[in-house]
Amino acid sequence: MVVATQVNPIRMEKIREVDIPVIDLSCSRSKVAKLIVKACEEYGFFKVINHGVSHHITKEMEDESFEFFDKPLPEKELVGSANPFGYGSKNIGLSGDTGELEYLLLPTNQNAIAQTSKFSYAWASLTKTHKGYHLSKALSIKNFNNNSQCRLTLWVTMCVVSSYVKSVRELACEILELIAEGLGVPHSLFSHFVRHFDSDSLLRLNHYPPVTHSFHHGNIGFGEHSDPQIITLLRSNDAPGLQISLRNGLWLPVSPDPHAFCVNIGDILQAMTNGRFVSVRHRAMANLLPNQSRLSMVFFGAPPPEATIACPPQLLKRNKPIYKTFTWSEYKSHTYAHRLGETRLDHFKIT
Ligand SMILES: C=C1C[C@]23C[C@@]1(O)CC[C@H]2[C@@]12CC[C@H](O)[C@@](C)(C(=O)O1)[C@H]2[C@@H]3C(=O)O
Ligand SMILES: O=C(O)CCC(=O)C(=O)O
Ligand SMILES: [Fe+2]
Repeated sequence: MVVATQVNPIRMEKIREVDIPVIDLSCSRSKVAKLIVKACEEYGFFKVINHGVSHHITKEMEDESFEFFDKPLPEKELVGSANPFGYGSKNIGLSGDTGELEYLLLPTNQNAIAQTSKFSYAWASLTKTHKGYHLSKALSIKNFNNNSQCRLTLWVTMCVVSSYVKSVRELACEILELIAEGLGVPHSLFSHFVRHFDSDSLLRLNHYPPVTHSFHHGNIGFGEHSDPQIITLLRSNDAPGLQISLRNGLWLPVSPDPHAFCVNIGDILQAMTNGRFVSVRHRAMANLLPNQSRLSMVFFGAPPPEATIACPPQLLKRNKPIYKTFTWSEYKSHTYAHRLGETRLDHFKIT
């Protein structure tokens, strides 16, 4: 829970004559709720500061991530190739998109984890170990069975990932509850999806390696898209790269701030607000500064697979619904079968 301390909850960051809202979550709840709703309507994007996620947890997560990406390729490939979970390099998703990055995509709920790769199985067991049980399971993972140093390292990593996911998920839910308050709908209308045991939320670690001389500035690291989920919380190191698309078609660079989280609205929240919120299109440029690695740690807050997505009557007012009712599972299947750059929500428009 964020405690109110300051009077002015917002500062505007001027980039190319456009102000990106930077919202101070330690300010008065009702003011913050209104500012967040305004930012979601205007940009579908804002930054939050004084968010309550411990810098120590974030730093540990960043160190672990760099340590992973610094490993030789065969070791990284041991976690299994992204299908969709696991390690990926240059390919994005399963539809043929490419980018100048490598990444690790992880599920965050125990059920999904248990059904995926060995690595994910390890993630599940070790996360539970963190809470004091299932140690025996953790120690019997095939790949790591014969190497106690390796098991110990993995255990530490899992604890770090687990703490990070827990803190960022809480922040995502807090922001969704502020949004609900600002919109005048039930407090947990959006957050209950992300808090749900079967929530399909993801953690993605994107590593954009340093620029080499054979490489041109201005290369796309992660192509233009909107995130399919409800809400995205992105934290990056101090390297630039993220850009958001404005309504006038211009690309706006977002200045990096390791102490802030970038928040963007996903397609599901655009659908649930009947188009009042914008699921912002964004992209990441491959490293813009020489010799600098960029690392983004991205939490995607998603509903459980069977959740029904529809705009509630309070938000429809007298307007007709723009989108059909669908389940997250239906939306995800559609999304994953299409290319990154497509406006996938359009498929669910009522014609
Ligand atoms: C090409 C694709 C990659 C993606 C799934 C998709 O078919 C279209 C959306 C992509 C995206 C963007 C946000 C997240 O990074 C992501 C994990 C997601 O849920 O949707 C990726 C998907 C991916 O990389 O698998
Ligand atoms: O790395 C970034 O800044 C953007 C990544 C992103 O948009 C994503 O993972 O969906
Ligand atoms: Fe994204």
